[in-house]
Amino acid sequence: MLQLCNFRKSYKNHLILQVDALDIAPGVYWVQGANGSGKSTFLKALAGITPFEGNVILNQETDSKKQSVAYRSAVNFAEAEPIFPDFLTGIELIKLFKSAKQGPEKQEEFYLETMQMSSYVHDPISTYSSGMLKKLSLVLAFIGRPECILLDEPLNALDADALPVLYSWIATQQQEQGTMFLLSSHQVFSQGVLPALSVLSVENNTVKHST
Ligand SMILES: Nc1ncnc2c1ncn2[C@@H]1O[C@H](COP(=O)(O)OP(=O)(O)OP(=O)(O)O)[C@@H](O)[C@H]1O
Repeated sequence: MLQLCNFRKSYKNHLILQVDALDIAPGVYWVQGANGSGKSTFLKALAGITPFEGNVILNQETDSKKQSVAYRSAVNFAEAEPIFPDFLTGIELIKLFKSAKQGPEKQEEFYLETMQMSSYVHDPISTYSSGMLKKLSLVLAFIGRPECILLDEPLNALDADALPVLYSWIATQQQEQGTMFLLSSHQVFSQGVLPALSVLSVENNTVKHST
């Protein structure tokens, strides 16, 4: 569960989002909103990588500011357009994340196999296409023992074979680990494989549950 209290995010003096109080119960959420409404800003704030006023609390105990290390090891984030150090190989980056996030041994093997990344994961990231980069960012978002996974435009750049694989990762993680997901997307998610989606709307400089 995520709880926001007196949340405000501005860039310079320009208010982007204000949320006085919002509880996001465990589940899978589709974060919807027009271009420029603040979806990415919202996810980056929840990920703890952009500053904001107010508090975000995970599972009623971990404050993103007061317990930032614990919070950031429990909340994983994949950016819409990932940028990584391109002199590293994919597997080096995965091992770095796994060590920082204390992921189980060989955790990455399932993800690399199912997303068919084994043929290039030992190559430098500088050689990756945008879809290969996107897949790497998605694997990284599942590494560790996340209690919450935030995926910004996860469908962008993925080929048709990769979509059901990603959906099955989300469904399995949610069902077996109880991990909550916030997914922002302009594209429609296929129903059937994913668990039931609730909607969070980002509009008029705020975020609320959509009925
Ligand atoms: N680093 C920044 N500095 C200043 N303004 C920013 C910055 N990042 C985003 N903004 C502004 O914040 C607002 C929300 O941007 P954000 O990227 O969160 O929107 P979004 O809903 O994710 O948009 P899109 O659907 O186009 O990806 C926009 O007006 C944008 O110009």
